[in-house]
Amino acid sequence: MTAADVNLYLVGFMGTGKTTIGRAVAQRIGFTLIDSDQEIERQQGRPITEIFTQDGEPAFRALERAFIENGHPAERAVVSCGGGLIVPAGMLELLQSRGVVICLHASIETILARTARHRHRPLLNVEDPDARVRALYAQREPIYRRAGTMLLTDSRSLSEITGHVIRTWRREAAEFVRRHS
Ligand SMILES: Nc1ncnc2c1ncn2[C@@H]1O[C@H](COP(=O)(O)OP(=O)(O)O)[C@@H](O)[C@H]1O
Ligand SMILES: O=C(O)C1=C[C@@H](OP(=O)(O)O)[C@@H](O)[C@H](O)C1
Ligand SMILES: [Mg+2]
Repeated sequence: MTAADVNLYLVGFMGTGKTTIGRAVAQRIGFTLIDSDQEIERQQGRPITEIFTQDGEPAFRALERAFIENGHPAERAVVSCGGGLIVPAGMLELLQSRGVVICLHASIETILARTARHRHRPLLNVEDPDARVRALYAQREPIYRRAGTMLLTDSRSLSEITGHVIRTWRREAAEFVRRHS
């Protein structure tokens, strides 16, 4: 594999911009964009909210694991991961064995603002979504902190973040190929 073909995995908390930035990055570098949530919804023929209510969160995590293990291309793909995808043990290591992992970051205030109007995230469809975001953020922070290069997205434009992600991917893809050759 050459560095120009190495997959990019975007991870991070809900609302950090993985879906939005992934689309822009894929377009700029000519890769296929795959959003894990959209792919799981397509396979299942039902929205994430329904998967959570009908089958529960553990069933959704199993679908995410199957998607990463054998449900996406091994090369030339930008994969925008759902925010909780790297939380179960072993998932981060799996991503790191398949390509470059970049973690998008944002402050709690930014996340609250970016997720407030949406209803497609089942974990936030609760009476007090702010408290839920704060609790999940605290719980998951150590996991995101060790999930590869972290890029701050607060008050940065989409094009600035996209450029930064692409530069980081180029550098780390070259290292990835060296390590795996
Ligand atoms: N850098 C940014 N500046 C302003 N708005 C952003 C930025 N990144 C994402 N958004 C907005 O925040 C919301 C959540 O973004 P999304 O890409 O769905 O995040 P994620 O996939 O990480 O949950 C969307 O409405 C998106 O347009
Ligand atoms: O953090 C999470 O556990 C989740 C994040 C969501 O994706 P985004 O991070 O793209 O919103 C989606 O996978 C699901 O609602 C669960
Ligand atoms: Mg998303």
